Order: sequence, then C-alpha cells, then structure tokens
Amino acid sequence: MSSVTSPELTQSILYLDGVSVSFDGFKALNSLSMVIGHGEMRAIIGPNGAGKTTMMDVITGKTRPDDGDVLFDGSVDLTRMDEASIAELGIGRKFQKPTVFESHTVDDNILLAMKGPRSAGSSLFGWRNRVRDDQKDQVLETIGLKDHRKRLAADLSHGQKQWLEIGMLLAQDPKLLLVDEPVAGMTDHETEQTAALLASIAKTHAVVVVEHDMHFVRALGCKVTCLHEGSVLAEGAIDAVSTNDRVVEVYLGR
Ligand SMILES: Nc1ncnc2c1ncn2[C@@H]1O[C@H](COP(=O)(O)OP(=O)(O)OP(=O)(O)O)[C@@H](O)[C@H]1O
Repeated sequence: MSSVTSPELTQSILYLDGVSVSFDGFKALNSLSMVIGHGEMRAIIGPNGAGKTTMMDVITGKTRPDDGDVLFDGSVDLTRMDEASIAELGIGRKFQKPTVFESHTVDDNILLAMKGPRSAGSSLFGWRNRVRDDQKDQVLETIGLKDHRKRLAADLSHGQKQWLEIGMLLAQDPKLLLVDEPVAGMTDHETEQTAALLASIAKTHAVVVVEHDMHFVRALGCKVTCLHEGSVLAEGAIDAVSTNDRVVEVYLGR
C-alpha cells in the first residue's frame, strides 16, 4: 500500500487505487481507480461485463483483489477484512432482487434489520423500545411506507419491496450504501420515486448506485462513472459522460 496520504484519500469514504481482479487469467478489474467523497452519491454505469459487480464484490469483501488499494473512510484497509467485518464497519449492500422477509410486516422487517439487542417488552427496556420505534418510524417516513407498516411484505408491490429493503439497510445506519440496479422491473413512477428516495438518503449517507437505466441515472443528478473492461472509461457530469464518444461507442450506442 502507498504510504503517501493525499487529501483525496483523507477526504474519501471510499478510495480504490489500481485495483485488479483476475478470473482464470481474465481481468474483470484492470487497475481500477475511483474516489467517493463523504456524503457523495455516485452512479456507476457500463456495459455487461464491465466489472461493476466485481467492484462491489471487492468493496464488500466477497472478492479479494490481486492488486491495489481499497480504503474505507480514509484509512481502513478493506482488502484485509472479511465480509461480516466490512458490513459491521458501516457498508451496506442491496442486491438487485429484493430479499425482504415476506411473511413479516413492513414494521417487523425494519425492526429485524436494526442493530442492537432486542428486548421482550419488559418495562426496564421500555425506553430502549421507544428509541427503536422512533428510529423505525423515521426509516418508514424516509422510504414512504408509513401507511403500509402493518402490511405483510409479501403483499407489497415490487417497487415497495425494493424501498423496504433500502429501509432495512438504513436501519443499520451505514456510512456507505451500495445499491445494485434498484429500478430494474419498476414502473416509471416507481423509478422516479426511487431517484427521489436515493437523493434524500444521499443527504446523510454516501451512496453508490449501479444502474443501466439512463433516465434514472439522470434523475439522480450526481456524478457518473462509466466502467469498461475493468477500468474507468469516463467520469463526470451526466451530460459529459453520456455524450463522450467512447461511452457512446461501447455502451450507449449511436
Ligand atoms: N466468479 C467469476 N468467475 C469467472 N469470471 C467472472 C466471475 N465473476 C465475474 N466474472 C467475469 O468478469 C467480468 C466482469 O463481470 P461483472 O459481473 O463484474 O460485470 P458487470 O459490469 O457487473 O456486468 P452486468 O452489467 O452484466 O452485471 C465478466 O466477463 C464476467 O464474466
């Protein structure tokens, strides 16, 4: 690991430098470098096989890089940690398919996701339960499911299940949320609502969103990174990236 401490590194929540991952000689990540700031939202786009999922796997400790630095919060070396410890640090990941507890209510899904000891209603623990209820209500407010709190998760629409799962991540109070293709299968209206939800979450958390839907990416209103063959092809504002000749050539089409 480099011993130089740059302002870019110290001010970052996530710092990837020269990260490479090979599968049987094929480079899924090829000296990938990227810096995400505290409280930043970043959209990651790129063609199939560009390395987006592999990048998320490296950040969450599912895949070990062959080379490069992956640092959290300016100093924590994620390449030396296992998945559970990385989650414990405050990195939450949402996969593409919602994985809520279908036979539980919306309320209980959020409660089950919360950190900390559970208590069975003893008066000694009453104060703690009230704090938990307040936190739960706050999460339900953020994800727009307050009026659906008593419904079974199984009865929610696909979009509502995605929001519930985002709420379950929020309940763990992560510093960084990684969200994989959240709007796949959503209606246009749900897609718009999801962009607004993530934008509101990004006011208090760093968020990295992998997505193919360019209307949605535009609605996020954040910096965009386009990956191709395991490295950064283009990075910047959506207008600049989406009109970049190479991005058009390899991803968006003419
Ligand atoms: N466990 C693995 N073993 C072998 N090859 C893999 C493995 N995981 C990923 N790859 C390969 O690495 C490359 C990058 O895959 P990755 O899933 O990271 O791309 P992606 O950008 O997420 O694509 P998509 O948009 O299709 O999800 C692909 O060519 C893929 O086939």
